[in-house]
Amino acid sequence: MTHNAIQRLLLKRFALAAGTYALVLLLLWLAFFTGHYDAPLTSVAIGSALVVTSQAILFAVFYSGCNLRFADPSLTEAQVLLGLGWQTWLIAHLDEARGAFLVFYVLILLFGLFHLSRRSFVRCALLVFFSFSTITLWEGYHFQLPDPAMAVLQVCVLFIVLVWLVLYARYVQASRQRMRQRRFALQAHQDTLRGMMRQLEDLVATDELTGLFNRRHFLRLASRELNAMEAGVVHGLALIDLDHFKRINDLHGHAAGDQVLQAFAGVATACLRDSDVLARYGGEEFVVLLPDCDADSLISCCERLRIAFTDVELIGLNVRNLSLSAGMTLLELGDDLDDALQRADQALYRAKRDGRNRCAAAWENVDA
Ligand SMILES: Nc1nc2c(ncn2[C@@H]2O[C@H](COP(=O)(O)OP(=O)(O)OP(=O)(O)O)[C@@H](O)[C@H]2O)c(=O)[nH]1
Repeated sequence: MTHNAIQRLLLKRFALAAGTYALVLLLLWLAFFTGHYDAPLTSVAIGSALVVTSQAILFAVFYSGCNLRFADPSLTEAQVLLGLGWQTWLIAHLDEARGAFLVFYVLILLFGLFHLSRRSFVRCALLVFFSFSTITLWEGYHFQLPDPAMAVLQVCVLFIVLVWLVLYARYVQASRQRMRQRRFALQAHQDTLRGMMRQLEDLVATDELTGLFNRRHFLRLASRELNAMEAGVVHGLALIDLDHFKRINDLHGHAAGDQVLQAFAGVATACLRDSDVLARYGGEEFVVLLPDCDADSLISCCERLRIAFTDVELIGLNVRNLSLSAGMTLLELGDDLDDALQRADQALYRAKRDGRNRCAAAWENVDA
């Protein structure tokens, strides 16, 4: 969840608490006008004003984002303690109507059921019990209790309700903990799966021997490049075939042939830009797509590659006269990839036919 979403949620939660305060204040005034609240009008008015002020301060804290500076940005414990304080003040001034208002202690504790730690919850429950018991004892000591037996009953009921709430809170928090652990485990599984998917995608797209893209992945990438092509932009495409590769295999063995293929991959990768797409097209044939490239750049790139390959020295192998032939073509907006590959293939055929170790361009229509 984002910061803003959490903050919105906290503000909604605060609004719920503030609404409850408004209703309790209404009940307070009702108790006052029906003669159940034992305090002068000014005291009730000042008390109500203080409650409203405390809520206004809390609203300012949430609205300004100051709450985010605290370890618990929901400020649950502070809000619960404040609520318990006001509730005790209210209870202390009520006569036999006190019993009906006891329910608000439960309401305040329920507010902290999900967010308070086990310890804080027990602390708050103890505070409720001792606050109410102290008021009852104090009034009993000063013979101010209208019905002492009822007061004892209220203390007992409150005790039982509080014990139940503490046990229930433990149960709820243990369940939440379990759920949180499950969520973490699920997230870890998802990360592993995502990693495996990436590995699989790499495997599917890569040629095992050379580490280059394979033909299928090249065709996908090239089609994407072609579709995203803008007017006026030209891409270069070249099919590259290693010369007399069969002879290398025959004279030096298949492993040596593999080493030559890997050497070509290394040399070609070093000669190309990061944005160029090089792939093994099949056997000893490779393909390269040079985005945003004119005829001159394509020729000089293929020539650079050809010369670099002739200079390759293979460790532990005495393979001489390495060379390659390339067929080049240019891709323009609206061009078809298969057609372009065919043009490059025809140019490659010409390069082979004309003696190999050379680059031929499809646009040089010498056969025409
Ligand atoms: N070592 C090795 N050889 C391969 C691999 N893939 C294909 N080849 C061999 O590459 C050779 C290609 O031979 P040809 O198609 O006759 O081509 P070439 O000998 O290079 O002749 P030109 O292309 O005309 O210059 C075949 O002998 C294949 O067996 C590979 O992965 N490793």
